[in-house]
Amino acid sequence: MNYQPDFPPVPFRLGLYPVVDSVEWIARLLEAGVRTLQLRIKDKRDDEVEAEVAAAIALGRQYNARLFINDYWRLAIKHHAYGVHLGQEDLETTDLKAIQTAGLRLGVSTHDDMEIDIALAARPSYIALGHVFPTQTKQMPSAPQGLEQLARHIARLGNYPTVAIGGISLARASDVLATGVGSIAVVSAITQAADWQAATATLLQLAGVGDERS
Ligand SMILES: Cc1ncc(COP(=O)(O)OP(=O)(O)O)c(N)n1
Ligand SMILES: Cc1nc(C(=O)O)sc1CCOP(=O)(O)O
Ligand SMILES: [Mg+2]
Repeated sequence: MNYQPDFPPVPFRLGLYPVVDSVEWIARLLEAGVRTLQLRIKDKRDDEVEAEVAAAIALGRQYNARLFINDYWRLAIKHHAYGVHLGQEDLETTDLKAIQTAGLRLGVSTHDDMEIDIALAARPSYIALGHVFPTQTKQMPSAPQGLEQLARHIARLGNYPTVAIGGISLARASDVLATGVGSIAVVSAITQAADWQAATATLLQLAGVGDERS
């Protein structure tokens, strides 16, 4: 697969990619050395989240980090985020051209071959592959892909930047990275850890902070 996105490129290795629901978590993780991360706040109106989104984007910029905004693409454009992450359903209702024109990166969720076809048609900056293992964080209509399926998708996608997500714990991170995926996205492995700083440090050692250049 030749990587020629219609959106600004990202490095193949985005490294450790925590997905969190508050600006407090964004601040903590940036201070801990994380350089790829996502603000994922669910089911609120734009006006309810705008201040938090804007603050997270400003922090991301201050640390020269790659901060993706989940769902709130209009706010991401308005406040000049590094990127936006969208699900398959979002693709139908989002003005992708507006994201592209504003120069924001785009990440798209996928869960099987058909969704990868749909995502590739949008030529995003990266493709997320989920959910690898069972997850308690989000109700999933599909079954976990497992490592074998994940490795098959990675092989298919060649040099396209990829992110694995779903049930990735400290114990499983090495096996996931061994598939050749460029990044591991985690929620509970950090936010539910007894010691989130130790968990983040271990995951950073395993996955890295991501490459500087695409
Ligand atoms: C890195 C990454 N991968 C997948 C998702 C899931 O996004 P989406 O399908 O839009 O679902 P919600 O997160 O909005 O519930 C993600 N957020 N990040
Ligand atoms: C937000 C999200 N999206 C997924 C997908 O497969 O698209 S899995 C997921 C939750 C990931 O949380 P945890 O690391 O705690 O399992
Ligand atoms: Mg979403």
